[in-house]
Amino acid sequence: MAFDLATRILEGDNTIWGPNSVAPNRLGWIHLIERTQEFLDDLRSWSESIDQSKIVVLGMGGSSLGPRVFYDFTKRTNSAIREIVVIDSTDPRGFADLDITDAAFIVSSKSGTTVESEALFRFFRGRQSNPKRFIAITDPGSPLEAMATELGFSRVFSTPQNVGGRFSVFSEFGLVPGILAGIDIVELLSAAQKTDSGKYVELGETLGANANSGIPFVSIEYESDNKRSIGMWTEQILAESTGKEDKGLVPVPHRSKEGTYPTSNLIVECSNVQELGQHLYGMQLATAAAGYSLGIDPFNEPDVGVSKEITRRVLAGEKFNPTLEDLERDQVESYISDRSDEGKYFALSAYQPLGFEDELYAWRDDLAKAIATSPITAGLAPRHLHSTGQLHKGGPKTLELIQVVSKDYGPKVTIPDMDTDFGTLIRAQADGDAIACQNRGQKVSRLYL
Ligand SMILES: O=P(O)(O)OC[C@H]1O[C@H](O)[C@H](O)[C@@H](O)[C@@H]1O
Repeated sequence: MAFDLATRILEGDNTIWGPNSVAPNRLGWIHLIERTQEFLDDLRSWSESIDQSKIVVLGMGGSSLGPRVFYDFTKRTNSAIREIVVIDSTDPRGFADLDITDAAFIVSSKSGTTVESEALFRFFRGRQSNPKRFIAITDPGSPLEAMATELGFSRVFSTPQNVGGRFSVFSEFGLVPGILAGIDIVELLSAAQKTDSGKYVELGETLGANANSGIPFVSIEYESDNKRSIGMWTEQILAESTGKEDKGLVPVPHRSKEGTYPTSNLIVECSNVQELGQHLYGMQLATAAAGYSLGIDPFNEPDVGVSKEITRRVLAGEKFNPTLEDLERDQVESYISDRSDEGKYFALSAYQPLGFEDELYAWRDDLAKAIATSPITAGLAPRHLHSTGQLHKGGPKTLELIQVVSKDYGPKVTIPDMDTDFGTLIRAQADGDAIACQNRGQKVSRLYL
């Protein structure tokens, strides 16, 4: 290497990713740890003033996966001090009956315009009229900030504008739910500060180089179900950052070693807060370095909006008729096995309630056991539209997307002031993503559960 990439990244050299990169306004993550030290005391005393035992986080993508990682960590280390319920779904069957008697809500959205977060806020605001039970985390000047101020939320956290969603775990987006869950923020951040940056930058360069030479798959081994959220967080930062311009890393999170296809390998430990802090910071560095090796801009997400736009048009009444191959559940294994040519990967995209997650990943594991020759990934939708959605539309044209949709999303749950209901919204999201993926040359099939 003619120059030291780690040093250049850490010094915030925004020319690394080319002249058109959005990096000049996206490198705030590099110094979030130092910034956070400044408001730690305030954050700690504020968190102690929260009386509720349940915190409901309404957010998508970067605003949901960081909180999931922190809460799962506190659960598996028996250090959780509150229950954190992250709702990053529009399937009403997963949250319509949630007990919110003793709950405070965090509406978390950098842009303050994400449809899922807004719909969820409107729904829960309809069930909890006290604005003091609501907290907002958002960029200054966002529509969410204006609304939260007007309605009198108990607190509005202002987030740094130069940090993108998937790089925001050490900003208020991760740390506010994290401290409420019981994470030792001081330990987490001081460990992150000691990350061996050279090691992770080298990892990123290797992942990029492997993809350049025809091995885009990255096996992410996370060893037990209670670490799944770390697998998902890692999947998001790699997929959404690198999956563009027909290139990219294709992360394949799973519990234990599998498959005979060629991959890069990543083992996620995160058994203690030190390893967790270093993994979270290190993977941001690795992602920035992988972007450099791949010759793409790791800080933009040019194709995420494509599905959102088609969804918006479907909801507005425009007729789209995606022609999708229909599958039955018991045909999926042979469907994949018949098509598992070298180089392809398969994604189960489940428009199912939050409670379906264990079943979905167990299903994926069974398929992966039966078919070793192709990577198989899974994600709950619409959550994954904000993590692997960019890769599915902008990355290599080797995806076979299998949508798992429901014909009936249960009793109608209307969204106040949005002129639609959750069942209609989630169906429109499935159609929007199917059409967007097809338009980008990916194969899409669908089954109904
Ligand atoms: O935080 P928000 O503005 O609501 O955005 C939520 C998510 O939206 C999009 O999908 C972006 O690609 C993600 O990076 C982001 O985390």
